[in-house]
Amino acid sequence: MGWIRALDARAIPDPVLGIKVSEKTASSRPSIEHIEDIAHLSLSAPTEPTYTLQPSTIPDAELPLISSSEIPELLAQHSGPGSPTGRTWIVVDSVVVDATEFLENHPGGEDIILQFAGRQCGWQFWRFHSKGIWEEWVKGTQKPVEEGGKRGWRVARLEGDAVVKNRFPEPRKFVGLRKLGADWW
Ligand code: HEM
Repeated sequence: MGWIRALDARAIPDPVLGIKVSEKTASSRPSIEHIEDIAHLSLSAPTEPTYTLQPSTIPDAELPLISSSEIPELLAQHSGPGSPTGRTWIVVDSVVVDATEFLENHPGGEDIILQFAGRQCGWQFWRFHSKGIWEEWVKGTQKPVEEGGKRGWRVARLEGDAVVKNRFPEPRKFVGLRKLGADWW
């Protein structure tokens, strides 16, 4: 058939690679139609997910997840005023908190939070705050801000068994119980 011969003689443009391939090479591909199907797709890298402040109605367990492979870079990017984003994230156990807009209002002062910028501060946080402070000041109140409620500062939680290690070991709480026997703890 005349039109097949004409095709043989031509180089067929490859829409994906942007090069010309002979029909022999092209015929080893699934089909020309298939190649044309994907030619319109974007081949650029997927955009980075962004993490934003979450409403107080979302339980800690249902926050957006950050994987163990993502977390080091995200913390480096959000490690205080001198970091690429200029934002201050802290990690309280497995919850990532963006303290940026709360810093200047913190009753304990902003420096103490800045010391933990981009870092784990689980046990240190619980030394100074009760669960009630978590609910009201970190999660935020159910009452909307416009009606005098408090907004929350959580952005995400660590996925699965991902961990951000604390740089400081937690001192034992029950100092003095040693006399009860070494098996006590
Ligand atoms: C966004 C995160 C945080 C929030 C929302 C927050 C909130 C608060 C609140 C509401 C108080 C007053 C508590 C009271 O009067 O009983 C407080 C005090 C305090 N916070 Fe935080 N805090 C945060 C992070 C931190 C961190 C990371 C540390 C460092 C370990 C810290 C250390 C303190 C200290 C030392 C006080 C003063 C305690 C006192 O006067 O007895 N806070 N914080």
